[in-house]
Amino acid sequence: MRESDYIEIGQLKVAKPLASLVEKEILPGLNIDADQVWSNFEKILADLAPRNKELLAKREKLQQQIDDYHLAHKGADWNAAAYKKFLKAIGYLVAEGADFEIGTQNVDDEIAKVAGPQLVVPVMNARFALNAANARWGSLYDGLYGTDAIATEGALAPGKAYNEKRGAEVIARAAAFLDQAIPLSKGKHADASGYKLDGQNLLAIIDGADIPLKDPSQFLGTRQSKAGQGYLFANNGLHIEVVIDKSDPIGQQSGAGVKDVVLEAALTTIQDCEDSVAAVDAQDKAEVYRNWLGLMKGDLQSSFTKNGKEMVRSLNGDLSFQTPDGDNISLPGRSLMLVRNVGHLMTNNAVLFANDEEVPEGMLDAMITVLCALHDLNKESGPRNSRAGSIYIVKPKMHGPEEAALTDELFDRVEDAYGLERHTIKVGVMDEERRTTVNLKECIRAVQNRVVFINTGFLDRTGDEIHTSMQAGPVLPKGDIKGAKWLTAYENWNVDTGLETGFSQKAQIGKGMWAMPDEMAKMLEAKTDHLKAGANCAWVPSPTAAVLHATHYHQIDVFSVQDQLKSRAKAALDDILTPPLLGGRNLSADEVQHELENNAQGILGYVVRWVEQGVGCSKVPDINDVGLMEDRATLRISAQHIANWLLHGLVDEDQVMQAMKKMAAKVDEQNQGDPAYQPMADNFDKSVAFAAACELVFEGANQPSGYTEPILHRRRLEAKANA
Ligand SMILES: CC(=O)SCCNC(=O)CCNC(=O)[C@H](O)C(C)(C)COP(=O)(O)OP(=O)(O)OC[C@H]1O[C@@H](n2cnc3c(N)ncnc32)[C@H](O)[C@@H]1OP(=O)(O)O
Ligand SMILES: O=CC(=O)O
Ligand SMILES: [Mg+2]
Repeated sequence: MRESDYIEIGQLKVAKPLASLVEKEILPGLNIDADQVWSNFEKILADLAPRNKELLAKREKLQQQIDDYHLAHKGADWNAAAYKKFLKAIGYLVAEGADFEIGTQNVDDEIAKVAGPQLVVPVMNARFALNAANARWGSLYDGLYGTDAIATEGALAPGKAYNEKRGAEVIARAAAFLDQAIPLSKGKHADASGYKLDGQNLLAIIDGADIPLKDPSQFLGTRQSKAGQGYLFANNGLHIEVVIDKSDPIGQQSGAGVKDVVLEAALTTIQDCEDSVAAVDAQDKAEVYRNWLGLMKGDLQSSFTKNGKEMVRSLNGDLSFQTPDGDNISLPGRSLMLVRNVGHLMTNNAVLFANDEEVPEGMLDAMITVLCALHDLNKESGPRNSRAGSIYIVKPKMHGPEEAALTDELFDRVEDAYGLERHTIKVGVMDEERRTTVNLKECIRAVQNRVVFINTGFLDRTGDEIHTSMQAGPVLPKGDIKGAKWLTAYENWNVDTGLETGFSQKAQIGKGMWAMPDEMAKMLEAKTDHLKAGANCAWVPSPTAAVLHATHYHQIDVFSVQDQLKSRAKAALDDILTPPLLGGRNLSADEVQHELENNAQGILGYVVRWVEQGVGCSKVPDINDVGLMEDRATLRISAQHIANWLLHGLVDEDQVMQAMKKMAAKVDEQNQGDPAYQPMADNFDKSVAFAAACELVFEGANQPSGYTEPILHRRRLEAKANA
């Protein structure tokens, strides 16, 4: 950026789009002036930016020591005891202190007391971000009808017009769900010819008999809405609305006239400024912050055309029901929102400090996303994000307790800057770097009075697993890395540590993303495992996935699972520390080529949209044509994987380049319908996207912790400049 793109405020240079956003859009309505923001930020930077740098240098130093260790032990049998001793000696593994329990206060029930799906969404995309905020409630009928949760072939195939057979299957499945979540004392919901109120009780009418619920207290109230007559129930703290309309064509398909079963779905949503977002400069950052501001003020809107229709999307209001006694029940219409800031690594030219250095982007995120959230904190009427008066920030990619302590101090300082009570800002800790996993208890201690979640971000964690042990040998194929013992041990260790430090009913123990957005049948089958493993929330990629995943929390009472897990033996650190190496296993040339091409396809399919169109999260078909959610973390895995096989000679540079070129042609084909797309295959020398993808692979072993963002950011800036 040029000198003229900034305005000087004290010792800072603030890019004009950001300075204007703060002054003209964020600050009005807050009792804070721009000088308070920037002068405090200047002091925070002076005190904390040098520490940030030192900690990044420490990452590099430790990685170098680990690389040297593996090089010195090349060919030797794996010696877990010696390795652990070494990690302690270099300060990678720190000593565990005395037992403690977290002391976080003022946490909303959606986080502490009720278990449910957690949706993640790129906040830079207002249309999606609004949709996510509104995904607190979703139609089970739509979730079943519109996905492969019900067979998509044969008689039940959706087809172009409404398929009554599919509809009947949806209605039967939803009724079976009600039998499980709110069972009748006798008979089945599917056999009900109607529902009626009798005093405090909701009765189903079956064969002329009045049948109460098995547990009548599950019925809470009613409402009359545009959709029909709503009956409200609760199970495991989650709400269900059964909507009756016997005049509706869908309602007429069931005896009781059930037009829909609406579930409380995305209980919480992470509005993401990080891995699902491509924000590389002041303009982009302003866009990100503006959307978050709109969510916190409650006035964000997005206009778009869908199926030929102009639409305006805004935030839903609260829902209102009446108890049989006539009292009002108000339920949030919006998901409780957290905001994921970026980690400690990247800098951004949206603000320059000291000798025109770019500011640490995570510090800017903390300063501005909290400022935006003050609008919610100060609200005196209307829907609020946090009724408990907290601001929720998710902090990704921290390496170990010192980095967690830096976050804690940064949040202290931001609180002081804005006159907030200590620990108003809460933190969700992504357990997604190996040094955080193995020192998790000490990481939690560092943020013990503000921590509201620990989440196994297994995607970044897999990337870090490969990078940390880069020199130890070639890793297993990607699919098998998931099956290796480190991963189960890491997942269990996270739960064990959370329970040990008192998370149950105080904070979330979260599990990772379902990365196959179209494979809902598989998700319905597999994602109960997260609850059985003790997680009181798990990530989903879309509102529809949130609705379907919500059914799992009706099947399993996670808090009693957690009670049972408290007494098991803690997962083994030695297992976590065992790298997922090929060892003596030989792969055929075909297996190697298949793995290489699959990785290359994923990398190119994602990177081309990131670099040239600024799309941070995409669905990209893998080599078997399964659409995968790709973000920077999945990119990190694929790039590190090829880099690892290159380093250890399983593939050579020519072979990798050929695979990249072959897959670039395939990705071009896949994107043929996109008018904004610029093909790579006839343009290898000039395509910035192709160059970025190659750089990620060929320079992958040298990237800090194997991260993709330094290359992505640089190449995106280049593509923007070219455009
Ligand atoms: C490792 C990690 O860090 S994981 C965390 C980061 N990942 C994420 O945030 C995933 C976010 N998800 C997404 O971006 C998308 O679901 C994708 C890219 C994975 C798949 O997208 P597609 O299936 O191609 O969605 P598509 O573009 O067809 O949109 C379908 C509809 O779903 C909605 N939608 C899709 N994902 C989301 C979401 N996460 N939140 C809200 N709405 C969503 C869109 O708004 C759209 O509805 P609309 O037309 O009414 O606005
Ligand atoms: O952020 C999530 C992850 O899996 O990485
Ligand atoms: Mg991650």
